[in-house]
Amino acid sequence: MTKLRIGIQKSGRLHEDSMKLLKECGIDVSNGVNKLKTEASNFPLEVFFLRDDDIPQYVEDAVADIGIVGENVVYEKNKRITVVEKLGFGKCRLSVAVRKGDDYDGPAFLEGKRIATTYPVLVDRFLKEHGVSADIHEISGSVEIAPGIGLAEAICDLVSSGSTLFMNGLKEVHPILQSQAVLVRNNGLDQDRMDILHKLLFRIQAVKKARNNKYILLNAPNEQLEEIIRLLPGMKSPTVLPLAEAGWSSVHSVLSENEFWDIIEKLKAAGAQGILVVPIEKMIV
Ligand SMILES: Nc1ncnc2c1ncn2[C@@H]1O[C@H](COP(=O)(O)OP(=O)(O)OP(=O)(O)O)[C@@H](O)[C@H]1O
Ligand SMILES: O=P(O)(O)OC[C@H]1O[C@H](OP(=O)(O)OP(=O)(O)O)[C@H](O)[C@@H]1O
Ligand SMILES: [Mg+2]
Repeated sequence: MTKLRIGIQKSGRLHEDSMKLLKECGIDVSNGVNKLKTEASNFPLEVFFLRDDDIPQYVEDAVADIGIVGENVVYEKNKRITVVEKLGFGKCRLSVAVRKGDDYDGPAFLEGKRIATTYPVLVDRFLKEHGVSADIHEISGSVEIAPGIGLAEAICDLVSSGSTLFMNGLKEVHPILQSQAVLVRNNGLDQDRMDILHKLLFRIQAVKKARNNKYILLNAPNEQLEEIIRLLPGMKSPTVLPLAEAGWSSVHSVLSENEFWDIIEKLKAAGAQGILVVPIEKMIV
């Protein structure tokens, strides 16, 4: 029987969220200590635990059929693979940073300077786009230390909270790429593997939608129902059920995370009471 082979990060920032996603898709993957390869017990999936930097190459070479990796790595490695789905975790940005006291006034500041980075391809593209010529110094980690030890005047590295930059006396001056974890695939998958990928994608999309939405229940006086229903999107339209107490109804609906607080405030103002918010496990539309 054909199995789809997926490459995920062995350890590091993406490992846990990648495993959690598979689990929420109902796929059982055991992750034994030092085990580099394992099989799902209830889905045609073989899992390889890899260094994240190697995943694009393995997927291009069809050593793995699909992989989970950051967009930053996908675009740096520039392999012939296809991004099929954004996964909503591992969110960060690739940014240029300089010493806290420097007067950065745009990319021209970098002219003739040394920039330490793990992302030479993306930095080179950024410099070319801005017509700047600088010396890219490629290092494989601890990039933020470079200005402090006289290795470079600027760096380009991943940032999320900014605390690593802060702790090293640096400031972020120019984001060059927004990134999150994505699912990538080999460009020449056969039909059997495509079919398994589509099954997996169907589950991933249901998990993603559920994560982005909440189920809400509230009580409303009937005279306010019309206004309250107007505020609620719902999957089709809100469910309205009569309460035992005359003149009141229970209203059920689904709200997306981004508009959630905004709508809750309006619902309260419109007379909604006893608002309950419940996480959704899977959402299939
Ligand atoms: N601070 C951060 N916040 C959110 N996501 C991040 C952060 N840093 C990195 N990432 C994302 O997680 C990915 C893996 O980061 P990690 O630091 O674990 O990589 P690594 O040290 O290269 O690991 P490996 O040992 O697999 O080569 C990055 O490529 C990026 O997409
Ligand atoms: O803006 P922040 O929240 O401080 O995050 C940024 C840091 O996170 C990543 O490193 P990580 O901690 O994964 O360690 P690594 O250098 O071992 O990859 C990245 O390389 C930065 O150094
Ligand atoms: Mg790596």
